[in-house]
Amino acid sequence: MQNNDQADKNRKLLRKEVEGLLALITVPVLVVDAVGQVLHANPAAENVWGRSLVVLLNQKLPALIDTPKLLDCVKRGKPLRDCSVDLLDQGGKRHPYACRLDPLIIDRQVEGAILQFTGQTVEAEHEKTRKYTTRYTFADIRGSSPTITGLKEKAKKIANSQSTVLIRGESGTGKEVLAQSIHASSTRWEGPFVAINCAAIPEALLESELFGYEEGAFTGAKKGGKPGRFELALNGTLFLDEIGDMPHYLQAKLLRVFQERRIERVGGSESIPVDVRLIAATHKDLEGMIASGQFREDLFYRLNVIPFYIPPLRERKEDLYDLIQYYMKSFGEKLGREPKRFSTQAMKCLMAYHWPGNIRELENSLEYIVNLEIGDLVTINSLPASIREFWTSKEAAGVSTGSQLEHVANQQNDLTVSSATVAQLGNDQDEEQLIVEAIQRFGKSTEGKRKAAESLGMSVATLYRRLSKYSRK
Ligand SMILES: Nc1ncnc2c1ncn2[C@@H]1O[C@H](COP(=O)(O)OP(=O)(O)OP(=O)(O)O)[C@@H](O)[C@H]1O
Repeated sequence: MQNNDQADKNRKLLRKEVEGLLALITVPVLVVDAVGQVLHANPAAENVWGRSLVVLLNQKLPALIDTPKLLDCVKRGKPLRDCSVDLLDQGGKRHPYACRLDPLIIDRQVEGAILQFTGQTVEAEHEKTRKYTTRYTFADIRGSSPTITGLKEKAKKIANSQSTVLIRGESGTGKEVLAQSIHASSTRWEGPFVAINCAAIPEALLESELFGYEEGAFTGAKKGGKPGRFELALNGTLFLDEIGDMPHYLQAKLLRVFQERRIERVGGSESIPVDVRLIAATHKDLEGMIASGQFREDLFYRLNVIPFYIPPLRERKEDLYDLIQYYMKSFGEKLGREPKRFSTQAMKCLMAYHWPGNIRELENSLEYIVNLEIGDLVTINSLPASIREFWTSKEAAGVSTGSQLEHVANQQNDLTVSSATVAQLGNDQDEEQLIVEAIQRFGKSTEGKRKAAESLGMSVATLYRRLSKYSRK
């Protein structure tokens, strides 16, 4: 009797020791018996599975890990190193980990195993959460033109909707900034924001990048397979950039995802539900692509539920002042430089320039200027070569950028980027004056208007829109 008591006491002591040791280990550990039933679990395992110890102790491996071969290895007493497994959380979501299996063998009999979940996949998980967060919110969208103000208002209103958004605009106009801002102010903000650039990924890889693949799906496929961007974006937002570059056969597959809200990994048969909000973007003329059979019309309508168009910078020059001021300040702070003033001519040049690379080009130009200009006055010579050359060619062609600007500039002598100049230059009246002067200079013919639009750095369509607006006044 006394022997039994002592044995019982020893078992309890041993159990306490094991629990104490397991609690010291920061990675998830499970001890299972020969049929895969959990005997011990540490606090890290409770965290990962989101279940208490009591619940974990009643579980069998298949309920916790979606990798059947693991149970097989436990039963056969087969040790494993860095075996890719998918842990299943309570919501059925899969988390990839690397598993180490140490069998417990007593008298040549398999009694169970110690399973430890670590390795580079854990690191990759952390990396993933770091990588899939947003950098921008609506506050980062600078500009006070009616277009930008209206666009921000509309985007705030629809942020919480689950409907698909299609953002169109030239490269560098801020499509991704807008997409991230929508995600950041939606109810999904704590979920991942996963971006994929359909033009940047070789066509052969795009499908597996989007939908993931199973082990053995193709030569070179990773052991254990790989989740695609759809799975990585679960409960968050998937940003499909350059959607116009998506090959036709993938457009069909994407359409099926819209209909079924489920995906299948390449080489897999399991249908995985995907709760993901989609935001797509492109600079391409999708309507033209539909007409020429390059883009599916049915997909276009699925994508274009909430449409946005961000006009190029040359069509909203009133935003230039805000943006120049903003970047001047932010690069100044980063590089420890005082804000600089712009000479009249330099400012006129920035205003007249057509900014083919839009805000990205403006941002890079300001970084260049703040880096290279030692004095506090930015002149034509301090501007990047492409902008300087544009100015030189305009001057050589004898094209003025408008006497209104000259007038203001002469009054002020040198222009400082300030809200006062914004007020003086950035209104409709000034723009109208500039347009009238350009038409007088180049004539009212179609060709004259084309030249006028070019000299003002705006599209012909915008010039016509403005002319009809002013004629209605
Ligand atoms: N309204 C804005 N205010 C401040 N910065 C902006 C604004 N819009 C864009 N930017 C800046 O311009 C750069 C380009 O923006 P973004 O990458 O969103 O453009 P995009 O239209 O997605 O370009 P692409 O089509 O080439 O991918 C970014 O560095 C971003 O910070």
